[in-house]
Amino acid sequence: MSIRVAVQGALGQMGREVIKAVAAAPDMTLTGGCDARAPENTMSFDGVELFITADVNKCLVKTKPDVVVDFSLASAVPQTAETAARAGVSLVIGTTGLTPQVLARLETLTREFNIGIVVAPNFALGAVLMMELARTAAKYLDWAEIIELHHEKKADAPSGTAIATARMMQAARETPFESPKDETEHKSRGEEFYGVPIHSVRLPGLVAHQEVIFGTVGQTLSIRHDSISRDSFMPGVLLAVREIAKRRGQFIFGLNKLLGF
Ligand SMILES: NC(=O)C1=CN([C@@H]2O[C@H](COP(=O)(O)OP(=O)(O)OC[C@H]3O[C@@H](n4cnc5c(N)ncnc54)[C@H](OP(=O)(O)O)[C@@H]3O)[C@@H](O)[C@H]2O)C=CC1
Ligand SMILES: O=C(O)C1=N[C@H](C(=O)O)C[C@H](O)C1
Repeated sequence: MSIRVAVQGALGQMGREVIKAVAAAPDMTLTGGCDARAPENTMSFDGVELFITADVNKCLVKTKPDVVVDFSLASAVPQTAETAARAGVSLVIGTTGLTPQVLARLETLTREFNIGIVVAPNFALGAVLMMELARTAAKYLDWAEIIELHHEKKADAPSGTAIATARMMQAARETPFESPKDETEHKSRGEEFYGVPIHSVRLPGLVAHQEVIFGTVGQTLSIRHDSISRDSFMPGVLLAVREIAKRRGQFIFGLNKLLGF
């Protein structure tokens, strides 16, 4: 049976890419789109005709999806998730910048309303591998910093991927990472998350990139991933849709869990 999918953030950079990917997936039916400033209308997305509205509830009632894919803004996620949950609709959430409180509420919603939710800070396979490799290296190398580089329109800093990477790296260790002892006057050393300094670069020309640099005596190890276009995220998004459609009651954080890492 075809999985019915609606897209929240449909007019955004990721939303438009998801619309193309879902429309081309043989086992999915694209039902509708929502976006903050959408005119209530049928719109054409690269030849795909789609009902779109600013009202999430209207989108769900009118188009009856099984799954909502959300790439919008962190502040919009709670309302979308509550509305979807009450309608019994599962969610795939790629939006970053979610607080621990919002994540905890999302987990509760899965049990309260028997829906499935996947939240993944990065849907690109290479990025998931970069994070896993950084997790492994973190067990052996005591110094590390992260540089994440994104397009200039990105709303949040640091990226969700960088924060999740730092958390995975620290969780793999028994001791905190080392850091310089004599830095009494620094003004530009990034911001520490889980003991790992993160440096955020924002420039036109970039899409989504991250380098994790480890250091120890006489050597460094750099693990780098580059998304050079947004179609890099689509196989992961489609995998998440397929999986969550059959996993009611489950909350899954990270694409790594669906890839069996
Ligand atoms: N997990 C992953 O693999 C990836 C995650 N992301 C994340 O996805 C999110 C979106 O990224 P991107 O597409 O580049 O951003 P865009 O700004 O291009 O798109 C976001 C869209 O959501 C809309 N929006 C804003 N507020 C609301 C609201 N309250 N209700 C409904 N829609 C709203 C925006 O409208 P308007 O422009 O009018 O504000 C815009 O059309 C970000 O959090 C980003 O970090 C991005 C890439 C990959
Ligand atoms: O905003 C983006 O573009 C991206 N956001 C995600 C993040 O914050 O990690 C994933 C990817 O880096 C692209």
